[in-house]
Amino acid sequence: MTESATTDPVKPEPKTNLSDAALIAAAQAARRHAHAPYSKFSVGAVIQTRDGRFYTGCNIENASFGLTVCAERVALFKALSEGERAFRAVVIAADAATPTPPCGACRQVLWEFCGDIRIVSTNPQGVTGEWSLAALLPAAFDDQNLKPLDQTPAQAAETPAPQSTSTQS
Ligand SMILES: O=c1ccn([C@H]2C[C@H](O)[C@@H](CO)O2)c(=O)[nH]1
Ligand SMILES: [Zn+2]
Repeated sequence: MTESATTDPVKPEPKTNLSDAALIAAAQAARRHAHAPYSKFSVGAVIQTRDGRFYTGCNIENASFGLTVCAERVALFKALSEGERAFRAVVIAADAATPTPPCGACRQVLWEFCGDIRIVSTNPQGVTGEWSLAALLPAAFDDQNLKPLDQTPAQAAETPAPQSTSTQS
């Protein structure tokens, strides 16, 4: 059977035309679930899919500090694990004087799956910031950088066919 949005029992129903205000409210609600006893900096996030679904996340810290996962990656990984691959926006809610941008690790992971996505961030006072991910992560490293020089399309076209060689001497 072909898997579709309507037959998948775990996928939420799409909610199209959600306003920024509604996404911000969802991010603020997700923030309340943060596990941040070490930093005391609770963060909530929402990732919106192109077809109008959204997935929430909060930061989840650990006594082994380096195992902490940010709210943005929790939201993204929840969406990815439901099969989502096309994203429209990320919304972040934190309590800081200026809107909190995603950390460097989250920028890199978001770039992998979202490309140049819209990022909105807000604080409880309603101060809101907005960036494109490309502005936050210039000269991004991605799969294009993993291609060796002799396998780029231009090089491949110029490369002569391999000569037949014998392994016997
Ligand atoms: O955009 C951000 C920035 C920070 N954090 C978390 C990581 C850590 O738990 C705490 C302090 O850095 O906030 C996020 O979840 N998202
Ligand atoms: Zn992060």
